[in-house]
Amino acid sequence: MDVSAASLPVSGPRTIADGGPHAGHANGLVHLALPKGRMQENILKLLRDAGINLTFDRRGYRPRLSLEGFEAKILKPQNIVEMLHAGSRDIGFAGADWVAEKEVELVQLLDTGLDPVRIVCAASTEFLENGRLPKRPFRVATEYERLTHGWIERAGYDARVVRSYGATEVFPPEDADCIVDNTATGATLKANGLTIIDEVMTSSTRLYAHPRAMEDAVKRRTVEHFVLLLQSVLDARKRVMVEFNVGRADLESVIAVVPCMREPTMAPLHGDIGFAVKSAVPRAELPDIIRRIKERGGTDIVVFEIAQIVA
Ligand SMILES: Nc1ncnc2c1ncn2[C@@H]1O[C@H](COP(=O)(O)OP(=O)(O)OP(=O)(O)O)[C@@H](O)[C@H]1O
Ligand SMILES: O=P(O)(O)OC[C@H]1O[C@H](OP(=O)(O)OP(=O)(O)O)[C@H](O)[C@@H]1O
Repeated sequence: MDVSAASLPVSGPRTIADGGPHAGHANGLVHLALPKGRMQENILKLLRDAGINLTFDRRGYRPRLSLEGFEAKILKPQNIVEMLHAGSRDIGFAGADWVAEKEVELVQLLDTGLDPVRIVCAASTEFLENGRLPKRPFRVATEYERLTHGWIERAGYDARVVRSYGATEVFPPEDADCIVDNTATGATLKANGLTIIDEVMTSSTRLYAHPRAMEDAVKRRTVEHFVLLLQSVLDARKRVMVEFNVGRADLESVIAVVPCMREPTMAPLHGDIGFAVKSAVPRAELPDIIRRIKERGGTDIVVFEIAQIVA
């Protein structure tokens, strides 16, 4: 995988001093930042599913990876973004929302798609005029100051930003008129009587690198292998392995309706009575695929989970 191709150029002012890569490190290890907080569980599971085990020290902040070539720390995602930008960490997991909010130039290595959220503007319907935000001045509470300023400017609102430090949904009506915040299930917005008016961006947990972290050939190979392992798990989660038997006469008709990654694998059954066919099919299409296999004469259908897929 060519990780340099997946760059995430971001223009505009930077808020954080740009240090050199690998500042304070000269041991050839890849300095990895793992997220603390709500992204942690899914990322640690992703690593485990990729066969990468973590051993925690007593404080739990400097786990050792079973995969060679890494030194790891657990940090809050917002700090990870800053450290990747400064170059004191080589690669790390963070939300795309905070990379955009901090307006830093990082290389996106992988979008895990995990913990997806939407950054939205929400208000109570009483505040709206004909279902829209008013033309007159109003206040927006948010943790995402820069994203919100950009959204206000693009939409041409006359709005002032009120910086929140969490619990943003409770600001209206007294302390703000609307909010810009992240939402996953929508439960917190609903509980606070807020309706989504606009979407500022979507976000998920992604793996980023300092722009120059890949210049060292050894580190680059280590990182590319790491990305390949994680990607193989993410790809495997989207598919299941379907195996079934089919008689010689029905073989071509069944194979025509079974999607596969390249060609399905076939093995002759004992006694020349037909074939066992195996194919990694998209998980979302499974119910339909089972129906089609049965309709066309397939029998003895077995479905397996797949741990990893490496092309
Ligand atoms: N359900 C969710 N709610 C909030 N943030 C989420 C959710 N799912 C993913 N995220 C992402 O998690 C990141 C913030 O992680 P963090 O652990 O700091 O969350 P937090 O709840 O704001 O933490 P804290 O309350 O300790 O400040 C952001 O990139 C955000 O988009
Ligand atoms: O759409 P939902 O599933 O309800 O999740 C989104 C909410 O969860 C987070 O809050 P958190 O609990 O982290 O508290 P915070 O506001 O202090 O960050 C986030 O800031 C939203 O408020």
